[in-house]
Amino acid sequence: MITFDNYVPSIYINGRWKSASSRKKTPVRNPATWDILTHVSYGDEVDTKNAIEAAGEAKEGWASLSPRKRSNILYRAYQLMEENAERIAAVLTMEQGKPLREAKGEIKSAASFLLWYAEEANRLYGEWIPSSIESKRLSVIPQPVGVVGAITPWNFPASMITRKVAPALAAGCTVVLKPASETPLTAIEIVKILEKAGVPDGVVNLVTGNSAKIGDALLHHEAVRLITFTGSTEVGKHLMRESADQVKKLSLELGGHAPIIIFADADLEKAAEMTLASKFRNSGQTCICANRVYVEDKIWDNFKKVLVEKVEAMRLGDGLGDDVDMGPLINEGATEKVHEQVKDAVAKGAEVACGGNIWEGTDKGHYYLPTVLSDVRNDMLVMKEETFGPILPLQSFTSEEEAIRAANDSEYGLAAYFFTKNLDRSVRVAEKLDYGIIGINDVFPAVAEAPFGGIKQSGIGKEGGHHGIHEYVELKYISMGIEN
Ligand SMILES: NC(=O)C1=CN([C@@H]2O[C@H](COP(=O)(O)OP(=O)(O)OC[C@H]3O[C@@H](n4cnc5c(N)ncnc54)[C@H](OP(=O)(O)O)[C@@H]3O)[C@@H](O)[C@H]2O)C=CC1
Ligand SMILES: O=C(O)[C@H](O)CS(=O)(=O)O
Repeated sequence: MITFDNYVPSIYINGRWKSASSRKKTPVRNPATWDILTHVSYGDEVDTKNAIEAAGEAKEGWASLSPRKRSNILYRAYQLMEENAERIAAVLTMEQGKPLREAKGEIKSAASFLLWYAEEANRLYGEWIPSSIESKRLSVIPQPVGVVGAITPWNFPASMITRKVAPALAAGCTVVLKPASETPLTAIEIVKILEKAGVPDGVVNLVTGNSAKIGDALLHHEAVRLITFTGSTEVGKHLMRESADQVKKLSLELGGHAPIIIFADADLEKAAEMTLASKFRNSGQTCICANRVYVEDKIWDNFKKVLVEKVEAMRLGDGLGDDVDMGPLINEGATEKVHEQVKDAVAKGAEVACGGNIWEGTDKGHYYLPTVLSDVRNDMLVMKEETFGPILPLQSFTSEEEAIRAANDSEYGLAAYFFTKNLDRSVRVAEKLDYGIIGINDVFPAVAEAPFGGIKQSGIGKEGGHHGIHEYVELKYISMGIEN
């Protein structure tokens, strides 16, 4: 069992751990029990300005290191994360709530981004362009954007950090990181690993606290040239608006509302199992989880029966417990929002096939029963607004065209999935779905080696793959006149 002192300094600037300049502190709670785990520093614009200045001073030295030297430090960080995975996973579960098994999986995923960008650091190539003019030589060199402001959410408090910090460091940038208020302890663990791996003072800085004040300081300081953000579309739009003043680069991973289409020729058992896994991972608090299921009418009764039986067998509890399939939601507001969507759907005629209420199995923490709704209509909130909770609405369809039209009827465009064994259909449907990420007979697309990101109101830019490092560089074109 991991215990914490009553207060943990959580601001890290220029290689030193410190308290907020205001001396303010804020509690960190365990969502499974709502008990206070510890208190951390509650920073603001003063701390952020100091962090940005430290990052600015460290920028030249870090960028001038050979990529191999930056790569070695990232690789050491990868090794340290693997060696400390058990501890970090337990800390993550204690402050975020997901079952320990999922937390361990997240740490492996987080470590894989450190490994992948340790490798990519050595492959950030430029270009030599054949000139149409004999007296010229043309080249393009990638250069780091400089100081990066990184803002991350609470639902994947480890992998959302390394998905940004790893490519930033690989490209030669320096970072000011602001994690979510609910999950600062995981961020502290990751920054301590980077410190131990040999990241020089000022290259990575951590500021916890008042998100609006920290955010505004990042948005309005000239030295910050890129804001990379993962979180809600609402906050993403705020950052877009405020970044315009200084024309900052943006990388935005925002909300989603993923459809899953189950065709009659699918492997029914596998489709039901994966639909459940996608929906109820992290209690449904993921941006790429299934938010609505479209089932071909020929298999409607059978699929619904198989799915509901599996959902009803799920075990809820504290994520540190054994044999827990689903933990709590992040806070009371989350359960209230989820319950509002269920009440709205039922009021408009939906049937609750299972779940449909707050879990009464405990009087501590905030849990919601895994819920399946049927007879849903498109005017229900659950079919339009991101749920970010364990609610799964089912709707039937007759034709492939009808399913694609329904699936595309969303302002979001992050991830979409479908199950079929038909190869021709796989190509047709994948090409017609308006989403940045498509899963065919697969609902776990996020890997370090592939570009993750949405279109429409789900964001801008990619994280992961060789594409992901390009968010952190500027391409400089050099035109050189020569005497032939
Ligand atoms: N596309 C993707 O990959 C992902 C998208 N998401 C989306 O994020 C949402 C859930 O995460 P959640 O944390 O609630 O999202 P929020 O957008 O509320 O918060 C995300 C981060 O932004 C910070 N923040 C909030 N307001 C401001 C502000 N005015 N200026 C600067 N920073 C700010 C938060 O700080 P604080 O905690 O202090 O409020 C937090 O660190 C869902 O919509 C989900 O879809 C989540 C994960 C991945
Ligand atoms: O949903 C999220 O917040 C994460 O992006 C999910 S995943 O990419 O880690 O699977």
